[in-house]
Amino acid sequence: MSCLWPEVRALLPPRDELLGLEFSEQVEESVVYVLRQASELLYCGQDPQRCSQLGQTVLDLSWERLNGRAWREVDKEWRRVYSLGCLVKALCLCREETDDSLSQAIAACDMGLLMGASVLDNILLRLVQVLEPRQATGKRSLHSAGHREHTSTKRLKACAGWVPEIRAEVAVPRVSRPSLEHFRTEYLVPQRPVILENSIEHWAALTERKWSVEYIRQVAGSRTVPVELGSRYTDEDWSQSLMTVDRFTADYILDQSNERPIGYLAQHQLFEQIPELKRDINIPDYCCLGEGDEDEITINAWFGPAGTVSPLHQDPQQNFLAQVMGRKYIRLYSPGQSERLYPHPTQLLFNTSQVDVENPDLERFPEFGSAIFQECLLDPGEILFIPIKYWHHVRALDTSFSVSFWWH
Ligand SMILES: O=C(O)CCC(=O)C(=O)O
Ligand SMILES: [Fe+2]
Repeated sequence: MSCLWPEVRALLPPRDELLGLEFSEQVEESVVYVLRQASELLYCGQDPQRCSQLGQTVLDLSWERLNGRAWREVDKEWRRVYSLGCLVKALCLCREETDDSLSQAIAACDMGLLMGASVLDNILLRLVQVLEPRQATGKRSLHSAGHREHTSTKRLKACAGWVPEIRAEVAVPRVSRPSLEHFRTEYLVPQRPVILENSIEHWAALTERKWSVEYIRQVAGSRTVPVELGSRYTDEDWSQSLMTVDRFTADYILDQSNERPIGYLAQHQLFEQIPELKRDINIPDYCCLGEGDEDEITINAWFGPAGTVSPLHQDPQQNFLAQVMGRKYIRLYSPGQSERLYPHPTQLLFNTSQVDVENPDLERFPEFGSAIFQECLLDPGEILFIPIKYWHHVRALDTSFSVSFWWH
């Protein structure tokens, strides 16, 4: 545990004037003043308690700004302030050097990574990389880990539920490792969905570092992530929460006692937050057929128990949905069917259908019954190509981990 501070200190600029605490007039002078005072104390190492209080004040004030309005209207400068507040808090905790303070410091960094803007060359990410290895040692005994996994597998088998039959006439076509040209002319240009078989079997996630609930816990257990609670994001009682991966897997994946709502770590850029996991996956080669650069590809993680549902919706980019763990049932409708799918009339949800695909109310939505669709079961090791604006409804049949690549 010793020697942490010098290592952490080395991540910071040599002097506090180099922290770049200048902001546009959006940010009130009083907040900047508190932040400057906190960083002075941080650099001289005096009065850590006061430093920590000042950091908390910065966090409280900026948190209000971040949450008081729609996310896209939040000024980037306030997100920088928030990240710097998280940095001060995490650094003060690092001084304490207990196991508990280390996990709190990691949580503070994650809050900045999730809600703030990147500051000081992504210092929050670099700080976690220093803290994580110190914390993990000795914490998770393999014995207890193995036991949990065992229990969970048994439970999953016991409650393995509905598996739809896919009729051949509506099945999404499948093709094994098509050439780039074949994929381009047969599927990308005509915008036809297809399942790509044997295209990701080389991923470390499917081979040497084979992903399981336990593996994800080992790599990411102490990290804070956003979790959707409630079966569908269109439901009234749906909400979002932040929790560690340990808590999420324990309460929402391994414990299936039905006392809680379904939890889904959905549409989260986990690989930006935890680069170690990124080593286990690869961007599909076919993405090079797009016009965008590789760094414009949005990679999202979708991790949850059996029974998560993403209700019928469309996205504005091409998508490769890669299945790593468990199976998913997916229903697809082409953009040409939109009129029969009754998109929500509101601006916020206009890309989402009002129809519950698995239990449609045909009195309210009569045309839905005649909408043409395709469907599939996506198995681990397979990628589904979902063309731009293609409507998709997704249900996990098992504990599932998917990785989506949005590209253009
Ligand atoms: O897997 C899911 O639950 C939804 C995936 C999805 O909507 C997407 O990748 O765009
Ligand atoms: Fe989607």
